[in-house]
Amino acid sequence: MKVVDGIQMKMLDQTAMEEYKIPGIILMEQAGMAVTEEIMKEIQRQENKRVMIICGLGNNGGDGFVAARHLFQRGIPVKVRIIGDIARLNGDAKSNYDILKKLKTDIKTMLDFQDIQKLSDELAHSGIVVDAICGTGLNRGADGLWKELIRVINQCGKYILSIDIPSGVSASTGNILDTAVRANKTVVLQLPKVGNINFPGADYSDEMIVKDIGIPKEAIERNNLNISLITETMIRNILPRRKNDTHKGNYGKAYIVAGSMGMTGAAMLTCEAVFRSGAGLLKVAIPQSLNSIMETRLIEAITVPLPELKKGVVGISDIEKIIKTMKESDVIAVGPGSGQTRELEEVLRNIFEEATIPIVLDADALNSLAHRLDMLKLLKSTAVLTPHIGEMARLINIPIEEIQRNKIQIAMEFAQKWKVILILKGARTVIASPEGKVFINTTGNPGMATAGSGDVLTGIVTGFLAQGIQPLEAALAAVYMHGAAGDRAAVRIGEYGLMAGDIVVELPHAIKEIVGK
Ligand SMILES: NC(=O)C1=CN([C@@H]2O[C@H](COP(=O)(O)OP(=O)(O)OC[C@H]3O[C@@H](n4cnc5c(N)ncnc54)[C@H](OP(=O)(O)O)[C@@H]3O)[C@@H](O)[C@H]2O)[C@H](O)CC1
Ligand SMILES: [K+]
Repeated sequence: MKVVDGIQMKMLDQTAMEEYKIPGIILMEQAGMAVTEEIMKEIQRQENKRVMIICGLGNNGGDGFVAARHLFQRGIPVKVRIIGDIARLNGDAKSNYDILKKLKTDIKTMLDFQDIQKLSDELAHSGIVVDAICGTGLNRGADGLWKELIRVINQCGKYILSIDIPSGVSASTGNILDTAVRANKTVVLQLPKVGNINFPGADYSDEMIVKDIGIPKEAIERNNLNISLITETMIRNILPRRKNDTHKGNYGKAYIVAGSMGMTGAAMLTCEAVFRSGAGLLKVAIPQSLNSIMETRLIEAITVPLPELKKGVVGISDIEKIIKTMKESDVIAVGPGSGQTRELEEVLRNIFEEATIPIVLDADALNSLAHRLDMLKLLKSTAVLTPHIGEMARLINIPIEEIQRNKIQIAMEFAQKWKVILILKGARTVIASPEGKVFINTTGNPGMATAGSGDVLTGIVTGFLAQGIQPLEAALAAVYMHGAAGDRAAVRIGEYGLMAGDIVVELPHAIKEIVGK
């Protein structure tokens, strides 16, 4: 499903109106009717059937006027309160305001704090409050009156339904501009906005329903909307059912360069996840000194102990052995628990220069690349980088807060610039491709914010790549399945005690649910 930012939505609106000659007032009518439908559903559940619609001066407010008219026609007791001077109303919103005035509905403006206080008293007698204050046109922080209005709405204790997006949430990023309405439900018009999906905005509505308002499907398809949600259907198409006449060789040979003194846990989790995501064979390059530990724990994997004894980390003289084994593999992953050393940088350089197979770079491999991003220019094959926000901040030397504020744009630009697939991990992981496509994942839960969770994801990406799944699709499927497995684990044991190992345990079950066997 496509996701849009505020600008793309406006573009779509324009296309519908200018190219397909659909008058804006028709779109607004459809929007208002879609909202009315959802209000009517809630009215069935409410004792108090009175509806209070709070409108801004833009088209979001216009949607509210249309909904008020339809409710009024159905004999529903409805009041409309407008924040701001109605002299500023124009276009379709003004037309719908004028109609409402003719219908002698209860419609008043709110211009000062007294009016807001009056609204607060009236809300005590309402059943449903409709937030039609602002939608994709939010363009600045809330001033005092807006702040007070939103506070009054949020503390009224009534059922709150927002139109398109809770007012105060930026449609393009999901950031909160000072304050925002906390809705029970949001009726999203035509396509989800980034602000409906991304945190913190996604937290400002308990549920959302996307309603068609008549923008032609072909207009949506034709527009190069580059942001999409990862859907189960997408993953079902990526992870085919297995054919019967196959053997382990068909499921690929993964190769992991990982582990250093005290970090064997990370390597273990990655290796288990490689097998649990279906890879046929796995070799693990580890410092000789860790071999005995790993061999006992990882019976299915073949360990390739590297002679280098120095400090128990992968070293330069291991390179020959690493490259040789890499050439017999279908995918190579570097990073989980490798330890951040200069040697690792040399290892990476050689891998980049020699690899013709996909490369997964995680954790310490990413840290080695920080301030040396130019090394990515040596790549001859596709690399999948899996930083969390902190690793990304180090990688591109930008503060974490700035990345959080604009992660889609930053991920997209990085992937395009360095021609890599970027998995920017976090609540709502973002995947960006060298072609400028961006995907947002909505599986997963806060219980997965635990040590080793990223190592498991690295293993899943590596496991899917080993099986010959195209790199971008392997990244999408891995992120989706990682979250789905984490969600199964959270259902079984809750979020507090969830450990990375639980994600690995649930992974095959989550895949079986999608693939069917
Ligand atoms: N295809 C569709 O999805 C359609 C959506 N529709 C609805 O239209 C809105 C977008 O309408 P727009 O007029 O662009 O803007 P909004 O109504 O969202 O809000 C803009 C008004 O809000 C004022 N504003 C913005 N930020 C603030 C603030 N912090 N404090 C006070 N006022 C603010 C802004 O004021 P200006 O001073 O900037 O003019 C505007 O008055 C979309 O979300 C849908 O709900 C169409 O109905 C149909 C097609
Ligand atoms: K709104």
